[in-house]
Amino acid sequence: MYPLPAPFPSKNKKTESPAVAAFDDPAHSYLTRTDSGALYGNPGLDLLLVETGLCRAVISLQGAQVLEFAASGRAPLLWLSPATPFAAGTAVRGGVPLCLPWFGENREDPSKPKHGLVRTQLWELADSEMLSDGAVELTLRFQHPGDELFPASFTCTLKIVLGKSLIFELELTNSADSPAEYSWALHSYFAVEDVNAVEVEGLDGGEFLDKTRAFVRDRLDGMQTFAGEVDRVFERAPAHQVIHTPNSITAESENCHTVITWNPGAELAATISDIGPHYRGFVCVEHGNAFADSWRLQPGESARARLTLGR
Ligand SMILES: O=P(O)(O)OC[C@H]1O[C@@H](O)[C@H](O)[C@@H](O)[C@@H]1O
Repeated sequence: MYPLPAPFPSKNKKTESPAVAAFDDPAHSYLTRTDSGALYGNPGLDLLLVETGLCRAVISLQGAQVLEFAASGRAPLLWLSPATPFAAGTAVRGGVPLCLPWFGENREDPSKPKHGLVRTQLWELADSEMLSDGAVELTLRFQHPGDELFPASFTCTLKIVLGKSLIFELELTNSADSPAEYSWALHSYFAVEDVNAVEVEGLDGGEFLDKTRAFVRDRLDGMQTFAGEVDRVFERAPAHQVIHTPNSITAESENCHTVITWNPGAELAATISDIGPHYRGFVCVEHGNAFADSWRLQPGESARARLTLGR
């Protein structure tokens, strides 16, 4: 495992109060509790709406999943499926789901849900505050007690900083009394004009595992492009990528060593009910630690990572 960075420094806090007050206190007028019925005409999930001079964002308490983010005067950063059902317990297609404590298929038991368990669980809003630069920081927390799906108990805290850019700070603590392995990814669905014209810079020369070819190991020369289905896992990947599309997108990570590039392409998308013909409108460039980069944590040990996304 890679050496852990120090805990992320706390920023200058302008206002701070318990999250429960956030919805009544005029000092927290930037934060509104709403639901998927009000915003998308499809009830089922509790949502948070953040509106400031810097940005507008929608966050689902299920999965601590950012569904929408747009910095003021900028194009929306994320793609959200127009066909996602917003049903409790069902993964929402789009935004930035967090896949954890395992990424992709569970390698010990493929009958377990894909991409772990936290994306379909309700998280707690532990804190909300406005920072001195006008960004809003939400702290969301999830505690897993340990069960048949994943025996080790763990605590997961995701700070989401909503300003000119979108920042995630993840802290994961193994609260079990034995070591446990965790793999995870922030599975960003970026809004693009046409996936067939997208080029991802920052993976040139990298080795990848190709999921479309039984995980054969290959090497990328040049930009990552998306002509048809692409499903690749880059281990030990660089920390910086640029997604070239009109209004290009940048991703900068700290202690995220795995990058996954995914788009199903027309044929596979036609078999996925909440994608279908909409596959052209997004590209997934996911950041986390999976496969060889997975985190093995001792009892009581914590690991941290950060991801900054913007246009
Ligand atoms: O449909 P899901 O479970 O959200 O997964 C979507 C895709 O997520 C990607 O991260 C995987 O590499 C793909 O293999 C997978 O199909």
